[in-house]
Amino acid sequence: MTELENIKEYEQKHLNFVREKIGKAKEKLTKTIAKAKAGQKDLEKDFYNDVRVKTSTYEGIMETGVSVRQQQQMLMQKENRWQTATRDMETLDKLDKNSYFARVDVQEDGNQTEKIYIGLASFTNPDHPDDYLIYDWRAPISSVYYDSGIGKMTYDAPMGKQTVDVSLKREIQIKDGIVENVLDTDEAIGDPVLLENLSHQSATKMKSIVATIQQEQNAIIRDTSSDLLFVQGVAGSGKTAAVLQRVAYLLYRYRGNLNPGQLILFSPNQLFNDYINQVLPELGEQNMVQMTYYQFMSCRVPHLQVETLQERFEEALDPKQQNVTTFKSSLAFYDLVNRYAKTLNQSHIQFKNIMFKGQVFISKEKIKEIYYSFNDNYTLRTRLESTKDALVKILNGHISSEMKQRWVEETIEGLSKEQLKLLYSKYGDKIGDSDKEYNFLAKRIVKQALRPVLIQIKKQRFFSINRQFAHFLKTVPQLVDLSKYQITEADWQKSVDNTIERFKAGQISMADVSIYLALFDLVTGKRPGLEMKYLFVDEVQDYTPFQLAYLKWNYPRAKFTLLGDLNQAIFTRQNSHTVMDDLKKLFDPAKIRVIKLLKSYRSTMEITDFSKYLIPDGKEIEAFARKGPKPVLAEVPTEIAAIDLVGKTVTKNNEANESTAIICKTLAECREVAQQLKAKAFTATLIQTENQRLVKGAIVVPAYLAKGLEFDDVIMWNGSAENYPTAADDKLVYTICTRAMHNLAIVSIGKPSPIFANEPKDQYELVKG
Ligand SMILES: Nc1ncnc2c1ncn2[C@@H]1O[C@H](COP(=O)(O)OP(=O)(O)OP(=O)(O)O)[C@@H](O)[C@H]1O
Repeated sequence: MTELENIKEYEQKHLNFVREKIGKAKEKLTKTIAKAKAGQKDLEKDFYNDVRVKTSTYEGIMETGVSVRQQQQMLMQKENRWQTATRDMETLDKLDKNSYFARVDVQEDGNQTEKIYIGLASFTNPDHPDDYLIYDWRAPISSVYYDSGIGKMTYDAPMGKQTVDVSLKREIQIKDGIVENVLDTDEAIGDPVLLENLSHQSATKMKSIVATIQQEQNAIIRDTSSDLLFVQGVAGSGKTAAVLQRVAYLLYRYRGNLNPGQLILFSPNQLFNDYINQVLPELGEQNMVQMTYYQFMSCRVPHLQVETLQERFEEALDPKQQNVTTFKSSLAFYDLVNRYAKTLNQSHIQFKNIMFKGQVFISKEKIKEIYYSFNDNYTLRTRLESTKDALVKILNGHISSEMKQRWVEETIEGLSKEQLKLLYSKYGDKIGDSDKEYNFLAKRIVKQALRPVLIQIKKQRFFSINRQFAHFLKTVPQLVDLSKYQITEADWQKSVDNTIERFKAGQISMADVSIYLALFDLVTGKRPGLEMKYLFVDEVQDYTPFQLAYLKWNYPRAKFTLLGDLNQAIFTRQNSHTVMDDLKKLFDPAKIRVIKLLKSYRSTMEITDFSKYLIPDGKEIEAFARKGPKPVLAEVPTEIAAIDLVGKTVTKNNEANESTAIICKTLAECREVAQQLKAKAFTATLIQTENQRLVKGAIVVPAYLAKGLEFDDVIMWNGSAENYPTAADDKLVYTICTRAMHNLAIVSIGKPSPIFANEPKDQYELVKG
């Protein structure tokens, strides 16, 4: 027997032993589940018998209530027991199939060497509960596996830093109870296993990377001390993969004190949410709150249509209006909103009349007078609250005068017998005095009729955020020196007109909606969400500083993890390093940690090396040594030839069961391509909106929706000089090309874009058709 066979045999024996114990634990658990279930059934059956129902006296009612509660609690406890046991069973099933993926041998302070097996969850020997047969990958000791080679190393344990001597690191691949492969390594995580993992075909769902987490990714996953963890990683470096592992890690580390509802992930689009939603369940955790910034905004302004991803991406602003948008998206502008809001304490609050039956009930002038009648030291919040109180008083004062109005009398006369009966039901049966009776009815009718007014007051509908927002925008030139931002007063005025125009059509731009809501929150004194403990933003390069500041304001107690790649800034087109300066203003600089990921795991070496030359800062990108064919740049004379080429590639890939994305610049282009492919009987699904599902086979998708996703094969549609004329689109081209895992082809109708001009000739295969 070779040494490898010896090792395999040893590991198989150990695995058999562990699985036998897992089997034993499963048996025990099956009994517990059956018992818990039976107990629950009995309890349900006896529920009403056991509850002592006494309702004749107050004490009796109280006693009944307490008794019901006790029974409910017992039922819940049993149910919990049953639920926990069922969940434990799911874990055991998982461990039974794939018990662990690694082993490290460690020695601590001259103690005996311990064999640590690492898997998806911890498991102790049912016969010796102190004996850990499997350690959860998130346990402190497991860090050793991800962080170091052989020799002395330290890791963070609950009681402080621990030093151990690592004498063996072994990767173990198990399939359905059989040890398929073992690999001893002195690296952090050996390349062969990673290589094997990365050469798989893509799927419509992302997978967990638990067995091959890299050292720098482990640092991201286990960071607990930073208020802001800023991960700047190149395309395909595993930012998303690492952050999902981080979520699972945090839920484990703070179990009991942290639940999935206290973590929120902002993702680039809905398609992406769909793509990643299997990872946490695969790791045995529940998903956290997941949304896009668009959803976060639009659910708060149901009466307005927020600019969509497509509109935002395809909007072609002239440079002057671009300056305005940049200014509106800056931290300086965020400060300006705050400064402006403070001035509202003295003047210029915008109110609407409170209306009743088409008439002014309380005039806006009157409301304004009340609002400014309070002390100078009132905050905007208390000012508005006190105004509301005063308005309710006015409303109540109106009831008796309103009761004498003609319409009330008419209403009463017009009431049917049933309606009268219904109204009287609250009055009791001692009716006799007709004046009293009339007054009672009149009061009820008036109160009912005035309810909408009460709601207007309670929901502060008399405050006109629309007018306030417009007023703010108009006031901006008086609050700042616009020339500092290369904006003239005329440019500014044009943008204000534009915003108001949009408003009239029920629309609002992405830049405006955050300003609008920030102002609304400041005036109404909305309280931020204090319960959120962790916030993650993927593709942070597409967020503006204003948006980040607003997120920070919304979740002041949350620790932030921001993941991004400035080279993929296709919306904000940021290329400076001002992002960091802005972040330093939002977070305590001492609590900011920056981690750079330079190695790209998604694509083959050939694709990564090709992508490096598309962007100015590409040199620092490191390719992972996985071989594949060179990217193809196909120059064809006509659109017909291009469609033909794409169609044939799609057919070939479909036959090989590979996923293909034909990525276009705009949605219009996608529609055209999909239609032409269909006309020629090639099959490809058009992805038009982020609400669609990712499907197997070929898809046609606009670049802004392909963000964060990956495919076996990518065909970039029409990378011609005509379609991508200048370097301004380099980030977009980079984003498109880096979606490919195994094959990349660029089809260009006519001369290729100058963005490919820096590409060394031996990096790709040029095909002329
Ligand atoms: N340690 C790892 N082990 C195995 N696979 C990995 C590892 N790190 C990353 N990958 C794989 O590399 C691919 C890219 O990862 P991911 O999508 O997280 O990168 P990203 O940095 O978010 O990329 P982008 O910014 O381009 O969207 C995924 O298929 C992921 O599973």
